[in-house]
Amino acid sequence: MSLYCGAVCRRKSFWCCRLLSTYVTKTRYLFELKEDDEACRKAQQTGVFYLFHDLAPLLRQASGHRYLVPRLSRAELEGLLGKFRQDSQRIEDSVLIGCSNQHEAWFALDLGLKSTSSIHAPLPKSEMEAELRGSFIALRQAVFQLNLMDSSLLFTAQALLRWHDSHQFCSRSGQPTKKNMAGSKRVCPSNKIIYYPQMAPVVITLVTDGARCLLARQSSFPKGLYSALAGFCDIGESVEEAVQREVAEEVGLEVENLRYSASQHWPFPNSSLMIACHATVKPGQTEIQVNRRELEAAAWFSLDEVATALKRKGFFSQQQQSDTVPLMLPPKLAIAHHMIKSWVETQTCSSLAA
Ligand SMILES: NC(=O)c1ccc[n+]([C@@H]2O[C@H](COP(=O)([O-])OP(=O)(O)OC[C@H]3O[C@@H](n4cnc5c(N)ncnc54)[C@H](O)[C@@H]3O)[C@@H](O)[C@H]2O)c1
Ligand SMILES: [Mg+2]
Repeated sequence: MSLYCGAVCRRKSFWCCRLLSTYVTKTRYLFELKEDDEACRKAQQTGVFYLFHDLAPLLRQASGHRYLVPRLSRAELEGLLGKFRQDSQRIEDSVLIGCSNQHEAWFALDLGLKSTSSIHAPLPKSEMEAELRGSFIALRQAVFQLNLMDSSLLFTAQALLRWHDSHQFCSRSGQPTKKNMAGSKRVCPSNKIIYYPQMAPVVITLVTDGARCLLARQSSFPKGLYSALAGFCDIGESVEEAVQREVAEEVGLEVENLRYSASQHWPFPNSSLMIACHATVKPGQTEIQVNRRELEAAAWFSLDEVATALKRKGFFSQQQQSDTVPLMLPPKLAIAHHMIKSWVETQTCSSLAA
């Protein structure tokens, strides 16, 4: 082992080197499971399984309105399948979603999919819930009662399960495609075309004019909720072009000084890769022209308004009780929240420094 961690870290730290090497070995292990069906089948013997029913994860109510995410061992899963007179072969329908630092592989398995192409009938939901002492709850509904790690894992699992469910056939031959053991691809046996799970790239841009930031809402948003401008990238576009087009399309402004800040996988309604950018308007060009086919409203908000909204808690309970709704911002789970928070922090620091 080298004394230094190399490009990532120049500190002489034993712990730092250990962390890097754990990450690298874990990554290589997952790569092997994706490439080698036999290795993955072996990992299923000692792995743990997250269960879904028609894309809703199995959850268990914990204290304080929180949900826990139960995992089943191979033996527990075989026991469950046996009770419903299912062959343990069905375990091979599962998809690989990660592993622990000790290389315990994590899989997700949906036993309630209703697709006509499936050779397996969905298992009865309420009987499974009784057996498992939990409930299958729509992810959108449960997401605010999960911790961040669990929600991120379930987002990945649901996205992958959904992709497999909706890509059962080859678009060239019309023949059923076959999943590899890990679920990292599907292959058409007749023409060998390989299909890989996909995400749609989406740009999300926080536009500012120096003192204010531009937020917008769609009619489908909960009352009072405003977010940054988002839009799917068109085919052939760069991220920069997509940001400029989306801002022009939605609010009629031209932006400059584009800066990438972060990204996030977003599962709703399908898998998107959210690419977060910050941009400023061209000097003196701040007049918004809302495109009503895309947005219900868009407006400039001051630092005070946004900072106050960020501090607001209990978003969902408040909005149902009140008719006049104050400005609400996206929840912590959404990348839009972090972009807005980062803008507030930068503005606050620069106004203190001035
Ligand atoms: N995580 C976050 O913080 C956050 C915040 C805002 C929006 N989002 C997500 O960003 C996504 C895009 O935002 P938007 O709705 O404003 O996009 P948008 O402005 O591009 O408008 C959506 C429309 O674009 C078209 N479209 C083009 N390509 C599409 C594709 N690949 N999939 C679906 N529709 C496509 C459709 O006509 C659709 O009605 C949404 O799915 C939303 O959930 C996430
Ligand atoms: Mg949009």
